[in-house]
Amino acid sequence: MAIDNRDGEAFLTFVTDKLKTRIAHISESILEGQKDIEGMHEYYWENYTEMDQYGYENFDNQQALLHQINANEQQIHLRKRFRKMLDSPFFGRVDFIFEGEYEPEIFYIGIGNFAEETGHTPLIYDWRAPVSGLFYDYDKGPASYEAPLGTITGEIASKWQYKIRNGKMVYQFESDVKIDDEILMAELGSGGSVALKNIVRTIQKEQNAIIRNTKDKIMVIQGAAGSGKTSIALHRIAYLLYHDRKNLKSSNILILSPNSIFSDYISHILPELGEENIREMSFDLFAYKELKDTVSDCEDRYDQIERSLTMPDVPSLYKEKQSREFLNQMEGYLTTLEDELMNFHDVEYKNFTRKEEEIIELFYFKFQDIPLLSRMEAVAENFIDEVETLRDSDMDEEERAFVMEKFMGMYETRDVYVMYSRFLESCGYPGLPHVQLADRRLSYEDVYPVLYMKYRLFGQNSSHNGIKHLVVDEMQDYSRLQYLIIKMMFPCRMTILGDKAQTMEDENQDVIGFLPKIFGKDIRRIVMNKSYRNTVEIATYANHLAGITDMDLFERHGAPVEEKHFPGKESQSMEQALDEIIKKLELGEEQFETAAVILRTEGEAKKAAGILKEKLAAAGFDTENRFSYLHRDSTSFCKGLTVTTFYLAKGLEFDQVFSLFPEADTSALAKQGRYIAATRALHKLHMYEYGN
Ligand SMILES: Nc1ncnc2c1ncn2[C@@H]1O[C@H](COP(=O)(O)OP(=O)(O)OP(=O)(O)O)[C@@H](O)[C@H]1O
Repeated sequence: MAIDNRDGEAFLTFVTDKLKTRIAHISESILEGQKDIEGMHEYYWENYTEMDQYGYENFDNQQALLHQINANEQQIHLRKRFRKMLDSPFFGRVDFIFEGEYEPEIFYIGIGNFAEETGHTPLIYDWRAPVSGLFYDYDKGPASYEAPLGTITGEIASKWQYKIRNGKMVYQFESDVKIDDEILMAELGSGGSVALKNIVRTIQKEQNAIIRNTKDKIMVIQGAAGSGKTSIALHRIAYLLYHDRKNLKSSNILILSPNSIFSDYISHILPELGEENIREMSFDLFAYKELKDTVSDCEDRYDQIERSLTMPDVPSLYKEKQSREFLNQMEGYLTTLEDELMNFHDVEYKNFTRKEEEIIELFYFKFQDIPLLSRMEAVAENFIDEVETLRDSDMDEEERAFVMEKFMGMYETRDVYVMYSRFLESCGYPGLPHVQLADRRLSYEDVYPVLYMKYRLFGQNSSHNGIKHLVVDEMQDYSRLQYLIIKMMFPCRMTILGDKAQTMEDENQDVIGFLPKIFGKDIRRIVMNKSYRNTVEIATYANHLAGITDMDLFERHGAPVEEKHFPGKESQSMEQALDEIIKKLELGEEQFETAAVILRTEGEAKKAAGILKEKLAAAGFDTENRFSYLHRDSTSFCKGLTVTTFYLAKGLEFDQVFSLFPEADTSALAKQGRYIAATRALHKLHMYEYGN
């Protein structure tokens, strides 16, 4: 049947039909595959006693089985994508006249490629396909895109946008400007969900340039609050996975994210785009895992923040211990260890001897590039090799361990905890408690210096070699020291993003300024000043709080920000504020999907959550399913009302936000907290203060 693919509605019917047919074929083939797999299993169990003694037949059988299982899994994956596409097969279209031609060729764009059969010309193109770049980057008129064979030029005759839901056309229109602002307005104006949304329909040109950048090894993006950094990072991962399928698998990517709630918040996007989810971890958790053989517990960032907020007068060594000077002192100390740590002596094993002078020669010259605490292993290996050659037989495990131990005994200690403690004392700081591994707990200020010392002494842990792309979100929350560690551990491509205005320190940290000094010329810096999340009223208010003047706002208007002060004793005034919040909460039907009460500290958030839960339950609110108190160990949250601290709300967004801070706290950190809270609001913001 010929199809007029200029008519979006007719094309939808046509392509839906084709999708259904293809899904039916795939289902048949999956069933057949399953039967084959069962057959192979049965054959094996019936015949395995008679299989040839060398196991060849068994091996062939296993290989065939694995092959069939893989093939089936791929088919299941494909079917899942096509089923998803049935709901909304495409969202855009470009009519492109190739240079030298007269008639336009029509390209429909969706979340994945779709053809009637594998290998046929696609009916729908994946948003990441080269030709789809036209849709995001150009208006009507001359345009070009990069294809594997080079640059393709021509002219865009027209561009269309579609909204299809449940397989039905909701609207379609021709747009001659880039991604039409009206659609973007509709997307941004809609109620928030508990998860970050995919933005494939409305990626903006400057965002597209970041998503499709494959040239730069390290991209650093300074983006204003709500400019789409996190969204872009995830779409970029999807793009890279699509374009480098052979070399890059989802298991090769790691996201360093602020916490596990954030991981949950963004976990829907990649599967929605037909990709597998990827590993995410907070840097604190990563450090804790890396230091497991050195200490039994580490404080995390939140302990540090809580301390700064609740005990502002207690002096902290955090900054000092992350400073360049401290690190230089440590480097100096590491140099002295080269001598001080070593007690060289002859090593004898059976009739073989390695003289002290030879060991010294190997240690300081031949193997000098190996980190100090791994170096003696190389010296020992060198000896073991020689012994094995001379006696013409390999050592067994026990012998090797015995010899190795003799060499390792030349270190006075290999315990990084002990060395770090001595280093602290050598600089005039109090040392760490002399306790067994099970009782060792590091303060936050010491966690990264110890980790740094460990890497400098032992070298990089090879288990991270599989990571080919690292994403660092909320880059402003990492210190220079943490970046030095990241550089040592991950010599791979990176996407680093954040916002200096959302620093969780008492002063803004300009990461984008110092990163080039760490990573060198491989870095490309991009600044995004356009914000999409908040209404103009909210963004203007928040910018005023933080003294930001250079932000470009997407013109979407809403209610003015409500400011209110509840004076009085702390507990009483907080309760009054909470009563007001319950009154103003717009979480009924036809109202908002999500709201948040954002507080300053863990203690305040917990207290407010307790009161709110009780009062809301008494008022008949479904607190079982529509209320969450987010704390540092939470891993997910639900639609409805969320109560949490500003530092856990980072990166998230809610339709309606109530910021509730004690008026008395005018510290720089609390100011940052209010700014972070304010920028979480999509549609309505209430800035409440309580106490005197
Ligand atoms: N091109 C776009 N189309 C539709 N929505 C967009 C677009 N860009 C950003 N948004 C929306 O703007 C909001 C903010 O995006 P995102 O959370 O990625 O920003 P961010 O820069 O990481 O924010 P923050 O640093 O404040 O946490 C999200 O709701 C996102 O869906």
